[in-house]
Amino acid sequence: MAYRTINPTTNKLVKTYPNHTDADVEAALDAAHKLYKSEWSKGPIQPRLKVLERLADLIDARKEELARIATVEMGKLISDARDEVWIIAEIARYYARNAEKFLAPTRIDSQLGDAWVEHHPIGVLLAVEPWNFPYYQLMRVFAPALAAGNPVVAKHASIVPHCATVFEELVNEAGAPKGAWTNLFITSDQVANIIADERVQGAAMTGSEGAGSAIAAQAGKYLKKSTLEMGGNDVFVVLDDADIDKAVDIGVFSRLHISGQECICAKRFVLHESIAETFLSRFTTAMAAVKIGDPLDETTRLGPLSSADAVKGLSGQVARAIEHGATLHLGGNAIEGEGNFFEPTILTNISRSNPAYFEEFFGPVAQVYVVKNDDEIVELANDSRYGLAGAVFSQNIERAKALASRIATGAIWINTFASTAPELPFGGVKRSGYGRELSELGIKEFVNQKLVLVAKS
Ligand SMILES: NC(=O)C1=CN([C@@H]2O[C@H](COP(=O)(O)OP(=O)(O)OC[C@H]3O[C@@H](n4cnc5c(N)ncnc54)[C@H](OP(=O)(O)O)[C@@H]3O)[C@@H](O)[C@H]2O)C=CC1
Ligand SMILES: CCCCCC(=O)O
Repeated sequence: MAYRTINPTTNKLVKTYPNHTDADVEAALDAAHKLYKSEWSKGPIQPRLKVLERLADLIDARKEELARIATVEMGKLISDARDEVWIIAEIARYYARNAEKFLAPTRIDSQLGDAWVEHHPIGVLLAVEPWNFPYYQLMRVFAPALAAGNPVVAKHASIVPHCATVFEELVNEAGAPKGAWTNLFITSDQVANIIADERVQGAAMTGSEGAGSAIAAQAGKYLKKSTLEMGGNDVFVVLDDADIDKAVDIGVFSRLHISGQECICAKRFVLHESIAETFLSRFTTAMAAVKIGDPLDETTRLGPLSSADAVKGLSGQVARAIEHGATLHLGGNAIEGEGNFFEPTILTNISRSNPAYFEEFFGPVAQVYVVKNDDEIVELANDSRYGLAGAVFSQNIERAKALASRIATGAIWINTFASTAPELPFGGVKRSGYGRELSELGIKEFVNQKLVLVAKS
């Protein structure tokens, strides 16, 4: 796989990056493993946390530059790119200020004696990450790993090599020692070999089911712990007592965020029958009105998809959905001309026999379903191979909370869109993956939670 920057707004090649060789991989693993065996990883946490604080400051200082690099490389709106740069600094600071507390020994009341759980690093980790949040996906792994003392070798998506390169530069400038984070432009086969390597103790992956399955299978074969965050087909539930205008505004924002290339954005709009017509009418008007164009233009609301292949794939998905009986309520086409643009699209009348019913549309394509009651909402929401997140809109909070507990996902957001924050666990169930990133849960995914017990004398 070639590592290239191709600007999605123009489809023009900006730069090609050379792949790393097997010798480069060996050097990276050697440096990472030596670091793991050193006082840096096993000793006091504070020197590691100081690196995270410095990293956050460096990120803040280069915010505009970093944001522009992401927009040019994968097409997200410049405002969204600034948000991403902001949150990766927040993640670094969050673990800098909380990791020592999270990793402190946890005492256990036991009749057998004085007992506690210690938290120790386990060794070199592999991160395999996607392009849609090209910095966030890296920091989500790096910050807790560094705090815990686990060195990381990372394979980023092949369409965001500039983001990968500048992230590693920032980490090194912040004072992280050689081996703490090593970016590798490598192939899938080299990834498999890294997972098999005795020095590697875990793998964190975000991306597609196909990649996740391949990585998890290899990790399983070599008995390495893994975490996976993959696709989602999140419901956006609008109940009969919801604030319709608020739900429309947030629904459009969520479906079109990152041009719809976000696993936790709204995908399946599940409307109570009593408000369905009103919501759909206002939603359609709002989707049709968004300004499509250059993501560097501050007034643009929908930028390009990440690649020409992404447009081709989405076009095929929409066409198949219609062939199998879906109604094309809005849009449905790639936009002719320069760049990877796709119209805001709404599909209705999607039967369970339509392949679209079970598919994630990774683009500005909303599926709309109409239901009669809360039980039908739960049945529809859970009739999915995914279980990442979802949103419920109602002015009856107790009703919304009851629905949230019944919907089988890793998260439910009530009266707002699904998002992320350093203190909130992120992850899903079923084919959306397993394990959690961020929060106290995230930093404990790749530590040895070791029991120590002193017997009663
Ligand atoms: N959960 C999330 O945040 C995201 C989920 N996705 C899901 O993935 C789908 C496709 O997006 P896409 O970017 O193609 O995702 P991929 O899963 O193809 O890419 C994610 C990462 O995995 C790598 N990869 C792919 N196949 C393998 C393999 N067999 N072994 C090791 N590494 C591999 C990719 O490398 P390379 O780039 O070189 O192929 C990339 O670094 C989307 O439709 C969406 O469902 C995508 C982005 C984010
Ligand atoms: C808001 C951050 C989300 C990152 C992972 C995803 O695409 O869902």
